[in-house]
Parts: sequence; structure tokens; C-alpha cells
Amino acid sequence: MVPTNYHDRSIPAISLANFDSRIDEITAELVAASENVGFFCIIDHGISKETIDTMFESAASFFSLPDSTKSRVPFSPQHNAGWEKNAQIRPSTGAPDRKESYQLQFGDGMSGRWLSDEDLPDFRQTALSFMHDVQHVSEKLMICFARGLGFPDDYFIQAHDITQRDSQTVARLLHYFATPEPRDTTTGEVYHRAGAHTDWDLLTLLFQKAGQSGLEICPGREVSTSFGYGDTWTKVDPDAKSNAIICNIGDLLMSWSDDRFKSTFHRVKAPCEPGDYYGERYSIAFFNQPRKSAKIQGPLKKYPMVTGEEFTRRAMERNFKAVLEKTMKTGTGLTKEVKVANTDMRATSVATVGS
Ligand SMILES: O=C(O)CCC(=O)C(=O)O
Ligand SMILES: [Fe+2]
Repeated sequence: MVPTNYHDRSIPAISLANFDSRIDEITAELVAASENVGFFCIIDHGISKETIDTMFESAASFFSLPDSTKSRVPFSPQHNAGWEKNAQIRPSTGAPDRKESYQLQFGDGMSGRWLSDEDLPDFRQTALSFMHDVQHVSEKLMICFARGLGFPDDYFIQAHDITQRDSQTVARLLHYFATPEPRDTTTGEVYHRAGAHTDWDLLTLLFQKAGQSGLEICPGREVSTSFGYGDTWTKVDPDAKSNAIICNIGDLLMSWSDDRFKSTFHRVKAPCEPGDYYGERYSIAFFNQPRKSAKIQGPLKKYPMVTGEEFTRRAMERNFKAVLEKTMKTGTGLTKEVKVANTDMRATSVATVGS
């Protein structure tokens, strides 16, 4: 196995302290980070460590339920919400990520996909309160991005209004399974966690747990080969002290900024090298998705206008095609009914392909 080529890049840390009086300074920092790296972390964001820990505890309670209970809220491709396990195949790997996830939304998409209070006391309330907190932070960043691109302050906030029925914003609770250490190289089995991908939302806010490393980025699309294979990677380890939220630009903001802001390849590495973390890993990703009816076009009109619904559908189709091509090339095929998940909006297509 060829060792990973690592490169230390600094991930900008941007403080949101005194947001109203420092908004110009914060906007300049965010714009620079988005143009040059596509990844940054925010600190002084106002969500306490206790709040984040409580959400992680609730996520762990959900994932510790028997599969028979979790399968009462199964993932729905139409709604992009619910629970899936070992079901997401990335075009970069052609094999399922070894994980389970539970996708939550604010509105109609969650109908019938919350467990009852008897199954999981207080979960819904805790999750929604956390999601509103993260939305609040996201909206601050949206004001800065709107200013950076010359749009009115509330431009992205309106397009991502979570009080509307066609809101598509998703909070994804993730649980990666522990994998054998050291990896058995005789079988060639690779325990993918999250294969290399870009997200296709506006902006992702990611929460990691101290000690559970694995997130890596390949910034600025510095990829000379497909999906970053063979390229240099940078570790983005959780930093418990700063209580930072990791943020990355998604394909939607890249397009909406006429390619000025970079959506960036990242992965949760399949552990295989000395120093890698093989234990179970929890994370929470908050995907700022546009309303279905949002109209998307950059200030320079580099790309034709599309709706949020259309943008999402096209991203899913592209992803689905790439997965099919990959699985055919590798001969793994999709031999039974397989849920083929998208890179990051999590809308999963159910495909029955091959024998
Ligand atoms: O789990 C993580 O740290 C990252 C997850 C991720 O990139 C994704 O789900 O899009
Ligand atoms: Fe991602």
C-alpha cells in the first residue's frame, strides 16, 4: 500500500465574536478562506460545548437502539430524511461507507420519521433545538456570503428559509463503525468511512468529537486524479479546546458564486496507516440546502438560472451515474436492491441494477 501523502495546510479559524460590530472584518476573512481553501473553522459561534455534547449523547442513544427500532424511521429518498445503514455508495469508492446515519429536517420531510418519545425520550426536542442553534449560526455566515457577493443581506437566508414547507436543509447524525485494527491486508477489504467527495449544499457545518479523528481535506480542488486519489491530504482533527465548528463550501455555493468560492474534496479516511483512528466515530453534519423554489444564479450569471429542486435533482443524477460507472468498472456491480446515496445531500436513489 502506498502511504498517504500528507501536507500541513493551515485551516483558517474565524471568530464570530461581536458579530454585528465586526461583520465587515468577518466577511473579509470568510471570503478569503472560501476563495483560497474552501474549508475553515469558526469559533466563538455561540453554541456551547454542553449543547453540542448533549446532541452527541442523544445521537448515541438513537444509534444504540436495535436496528428493528431504527428501521421504523427508514431513509426515504423522496424526503431525504430517515435512517440508513451501510447504504451510501460514493462514486470515489464504489462500495458502501461502513456507517449508519439518521437525517433530520425541520419540516414536512420528517413527517413519520421521528421516533416516539417512548422509544427515545426527548430526542425530537433536543435535536430540533440544536438544529435551530446551528441554523442561527448558518444565517450569520449567509449574511457575510451575501455581502461578499454583492447580494442583499437576507438573500441566502430567504433561499434557505427553514420555516417554509419546501425547506430541504438536513442535519445528519453519523455513526461510523469500529473497524479491525490493524486492517487485514490479505483480504484486501477496505473499510470505507466516507469516501472522498464534495458536498453539494451551500455550506456544511460539521461537528466532530474529541479523539475521533479521520476527517481529511484536499483543498481548492487540488486534485490531479479522480477524487483526490494519489493527491496530498490534510488532516482536520477535532479540537476540543476551541469548540470549533468545521465549515466547508459546497457545490451549490461554488456555482452560486460563479466558481469564486471553492467546494473542496474531503473524506473520512478508511483507517489503514499507523496513527489512524479505528474506533467508532460520531459526527454531525448540518447541510444548508436551498428551498426547492429558490432561484440560483451567481452575480456574473456564469451559469443559467436553476431552482433549488433542479440543482438537487441534477446533482443526484450526476452522482448516480458516477456510482454506476464506478461499480461497473470495478466489477462490483449493484447486484441487488442497493440504496445509492448521493455525495452529500443524502437523497438516496434506490437502484436495482445488475444480476
Ligand atoms: O463525518 C465527517 O466528519 C464528515 C462527513 C461528511 O463529509 C459528509 O457526510 O458529507
Ligand atoms: Fe461531506
